[in-house]
Amino acid sequence: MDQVTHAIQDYYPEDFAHCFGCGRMNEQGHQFRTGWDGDKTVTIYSPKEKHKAIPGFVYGGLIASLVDCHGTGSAALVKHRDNGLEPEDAEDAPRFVTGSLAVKYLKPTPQGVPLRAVGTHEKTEGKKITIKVDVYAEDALVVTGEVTAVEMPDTFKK
Ligand SMILES: CCCCCCCC(=O)SCCNC(=O)CCNC(=O)[C@H](O)C(C)(C)COP(=O)(O)OP(=O)(O)OC[C@H]1O[C@@H](n2cnc3c(N)ncnc32)[C@H](O)[C@@H]1OP(=O)(O)O
Repeated sequence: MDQVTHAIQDYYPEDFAHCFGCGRMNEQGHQFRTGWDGDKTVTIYSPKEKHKAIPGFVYGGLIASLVDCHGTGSAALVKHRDNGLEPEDAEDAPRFVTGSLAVKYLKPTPQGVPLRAVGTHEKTEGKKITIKVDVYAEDALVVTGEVTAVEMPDTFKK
């Protein structure tokens, strides 16, 4: 799988499509897109030259953003599938925000190759969904993370 076909972010209502990480309407943002790959979730992103920490290596904050939005997007996919729906089945996708985010940097992440964030649904507890995230640069596991995503409360609506 080289790219995500049906991304959950393609189905967030416009008011919720401006996230710097994953908002499809934020032209300045990363526009991460997250979809299913079997029972795993996947986001593929190629860091730009400007996303460097040290020449040749990717900035860790960018990777944390990838883990973050991959986690919230994955939680939305899980909730949707629990309701019997795939992203393309409905105009309005569930929405989650980050409750907590943990990132562990195992190896320097090389620039110039696509990154693949792979998510595993760990547990659902009420409004909370926890996703384990593994980030690969080609075949190398470079970062692991965990996101606890919480269903977006009404306080996020303006
Ligand atoms: C759709 C496009 C959006 C894309 C988003 C991309 C990712 C983001 O950048 S989101 C922005 C960053 N995140 C935020 O700003 C979130 C700020 N925090 C909040 O709004 C709230 O604290 C929020 C929503 C996490 C929880 O609020 P609320 O629902 O009122 O809490 P509450 O009802 O007390 O708790 C719900 C459950 O979540 C748990 N919980 C609350 N906060 C956390 C947390 N930080 N970590 C883990 N669990 C938590 C509670 O323990 C509770 O669990 P249980 O149901 O088992 O008792």
